[in-house]
Amino acid sequence: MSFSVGQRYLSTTELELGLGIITQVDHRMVEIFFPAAEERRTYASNNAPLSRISYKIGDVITDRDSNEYKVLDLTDNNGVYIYFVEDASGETRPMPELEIGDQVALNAPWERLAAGNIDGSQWFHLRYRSLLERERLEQAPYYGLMGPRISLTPHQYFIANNVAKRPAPRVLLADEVGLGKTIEAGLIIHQQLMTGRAGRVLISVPDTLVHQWLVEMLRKFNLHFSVYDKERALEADAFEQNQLVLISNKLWHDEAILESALSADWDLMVVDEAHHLHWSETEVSPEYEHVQKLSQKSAGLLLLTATPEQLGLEGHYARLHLLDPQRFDSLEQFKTQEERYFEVSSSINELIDASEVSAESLDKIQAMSDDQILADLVDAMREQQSSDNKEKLINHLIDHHGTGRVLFRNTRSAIKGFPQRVLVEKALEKPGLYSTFKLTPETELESDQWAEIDPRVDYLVALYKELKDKLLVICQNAETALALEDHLRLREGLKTTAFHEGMTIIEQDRSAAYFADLEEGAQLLICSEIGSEGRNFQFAHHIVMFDLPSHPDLLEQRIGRLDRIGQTEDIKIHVPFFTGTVQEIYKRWYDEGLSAFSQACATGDALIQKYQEELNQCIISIDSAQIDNLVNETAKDNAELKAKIENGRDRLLELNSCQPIAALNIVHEIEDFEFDDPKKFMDTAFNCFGVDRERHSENTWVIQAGEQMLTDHFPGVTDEATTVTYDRERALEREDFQFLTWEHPMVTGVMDLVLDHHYGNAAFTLIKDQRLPAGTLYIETLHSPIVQASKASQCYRFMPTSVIRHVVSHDNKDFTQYLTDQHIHEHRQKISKALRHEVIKSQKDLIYKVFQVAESQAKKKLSGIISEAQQKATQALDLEINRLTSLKSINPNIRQEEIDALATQKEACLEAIQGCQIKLEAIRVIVNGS
Ligand SMILES: Nc1ncnc2c1ncn2[C@@H]1O[C@H](COP(=O)(O)OP(=O)(O)OP(=O)(O)O)[C@@H](O)[C@H]1O
Repeated sequence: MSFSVGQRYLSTTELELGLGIITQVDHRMVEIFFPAAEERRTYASNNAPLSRISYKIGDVITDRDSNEYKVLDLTDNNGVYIYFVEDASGETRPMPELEIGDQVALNAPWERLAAGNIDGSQWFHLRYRSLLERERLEQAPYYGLMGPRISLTPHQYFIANNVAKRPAPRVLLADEVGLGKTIEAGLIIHQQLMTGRAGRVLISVPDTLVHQWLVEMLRKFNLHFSVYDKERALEADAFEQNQLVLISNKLWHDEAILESALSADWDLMVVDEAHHLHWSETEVSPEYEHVQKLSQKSAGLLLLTATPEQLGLEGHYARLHLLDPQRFDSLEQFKTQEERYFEVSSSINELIDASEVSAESLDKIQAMSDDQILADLVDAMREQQSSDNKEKLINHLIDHHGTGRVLFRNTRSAIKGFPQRVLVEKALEKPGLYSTFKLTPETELESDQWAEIDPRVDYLVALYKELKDKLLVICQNAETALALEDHLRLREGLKTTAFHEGMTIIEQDRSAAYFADLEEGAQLLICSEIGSEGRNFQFAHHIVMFDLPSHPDLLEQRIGRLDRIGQTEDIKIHVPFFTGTVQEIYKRWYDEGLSAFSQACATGDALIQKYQEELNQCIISIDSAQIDNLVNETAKDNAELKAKIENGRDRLLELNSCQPIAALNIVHEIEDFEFDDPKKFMDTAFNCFGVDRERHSENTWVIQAGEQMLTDHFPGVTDEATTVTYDRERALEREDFQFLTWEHPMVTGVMDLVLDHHYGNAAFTLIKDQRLPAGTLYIETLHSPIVQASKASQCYRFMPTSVIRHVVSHDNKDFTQYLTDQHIHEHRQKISKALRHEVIKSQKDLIYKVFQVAESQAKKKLSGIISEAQQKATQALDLEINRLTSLKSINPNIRQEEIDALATQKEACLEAIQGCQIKLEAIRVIVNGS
């Protein structure tokens, strides 16, 4: 190396020093000053670890004030370069290399290679896999739905896939109690966040469910929500501080908090237990008003309720109005539409079920609307009742039918495979001090008094001892729950815990967790009515109604704590009651009148409204003939109403909520995708970065930061051991293990870590391949087409590729097909660092020349990539826009904003794709040594 004062060099051993200037040279020594680090080094001139930095024509260089210049030419002035440069305004001037900024971009592949700062093969391989896997993931049809730790339950995936594809979805998730609305919401949130469609999410739930949501979002979806209590919510700009916020809906009563949340923008708002949002034409609850205001500030809205219609058509309408105020803007109109649909429902059922549809039914279906497509499809059916024609007509009706696109409801009867519910009743004699007309007679006495005399207490103790199994006890009042728990724990020595509104949220959660602990936990949990909503207690198989609720929907909610996904046994519903009292009347009315213990009850609200008066009279008279009559009448009405509901069953809604074959296909495709799990990829990353890995059990490993960790920022790895598994079943059994899928933040984090930094972007590999001439050199390049667009524009879906690979030999021949990544991997040889450096140094000019050839080949592909991507984007988005536009002309359920959002997305995509550039991602020198 011939040194001259004023030349610029990098230290190949201390790259962090920046670009140095030679300050002294003699025949043995060279001194160099690094201005960025204010450090000085002296080296023997024949062995200095220095790499000369020179720029080529066309390169962009930066001066000390960060101004950028393009190199037009360069001359050598006694060993020191004078660059001839052009600035942003087009002015040109000479620029001695001394003026170049001291901080150089050391991460660019070519600069790193030229500076001799090179990585081994495994790093290049990791980078290449990161590019390929990121592309595979982002283009997967179910991107965003594959990572969560949940079992692949078809009806949930059907809904999530349908909803998550929409920009800013606004829907009502109304599956029956315990079928997984929270899970469906979680899937939608996860997908919207991963695809960049949403960034800011607000979840509003009842107080008692805050912790459960927090844990479900974290454990199942890897989503870290910030829980806002009153104090936090009142901080200045509280809602701007976090992207994912979980809050109790009772805090909206505080005006300052509501205002603060309203001053922020939200992409998606989720409201659980939305049946609490009471609305009628004459009275609007504050809860409804709060959500209405917030929902106007959020682009997307998910409302969750298990009882959308049972609580009255008005309430149902009001919730639909929140979702789409323009479409559902008149209760009267809504009622008329519902009635009209009811009239035609039996014809639709016939279309779906019968092998031959009657002419009369086809007429009725055609008369549903004056939509020409519908008329054509019905005509086609009249001509030929083929399965193809039938399917087209049904699909058209699903797309066009009233609430189809905004409402999703799965029922146990449609999904099947749920355990049985078994009533175990126990008649008891009423204590003399109790009145006959109260469902909760104990509330009239002092707590220490009633617990001593109430036979339900002894009954409970006996049941506890007999079953030796978990028992969930629910009663209406917090005072009853508290006194009962005190008594059973302190006087009877039972292992119990309580859950009621008198406890703080933390105490409630602790109590629920104590009950959930299968080894050490409480055998008995006593809840007031607040425990009957939303909570997951399906690990228990016995529920005791210490008293009965006064509304059948509450009974359904109570049973729903056990009768939910994950329940493995039949559910025993224990009902103690005092004979000759209101308790017996309700027990009989629920059981014999509504069959509400044995089946999910959809008729409860209608029938209690009809029979409340008679029930009250029976309670006063306690006349057995009158009670028999009430029960029989109710049972008859119930059967009729059920038949009517069955006839008027919204089969289109059912098909909209789950089409079994399509749902199974989604699940199978996800299974196929995850068949190739990220284990191999992560093993390479663990090896490269120095993460320790030890086998735990089948498909499960314990990982931990190794002593030689290359970075402090390896995602999810700390000094504490973490157990990871790649197996979904195992992850479902053990929520304390991390479930590593391609969507897990650790895996996507590794891809980001590698691709956002220099790791593996300049590499050297020695191979031994006897079919190639010995000593030949090849340059491998990886380029990617880069579009500058937000993730939300979804441009990445349309790019034909994310990596362009070329391998060019020293004599400019294309070896891409022969020297594949796999081939190189299999033929690689060990080589010392010193030798690698020597080859790079001595062959720099040749390497540069071949690199230029590879680069120009990559660049030639740019115009093809742009036109292919634009074509793909236009085709896909036009299809969607046209579909929605044509639907909108006949179905007012389609929101104009959805169409506008797609049109904006298309425009943004096409523009971004037009500006696509080719970026060098990595370069590797390959030498065949054999
Ligand atoms: N696909 C799934 N994988 C694993 N667990 C699931 C799945 N679906 C539901 N569960 C579990 O089943 C239970 C019921 O689900 P979830 O809470 O989502 O139902 P829900 O319809 O919201 O209930 P509720 O009507 O009571 O609010 C929960 O414990 C949930 O974690």
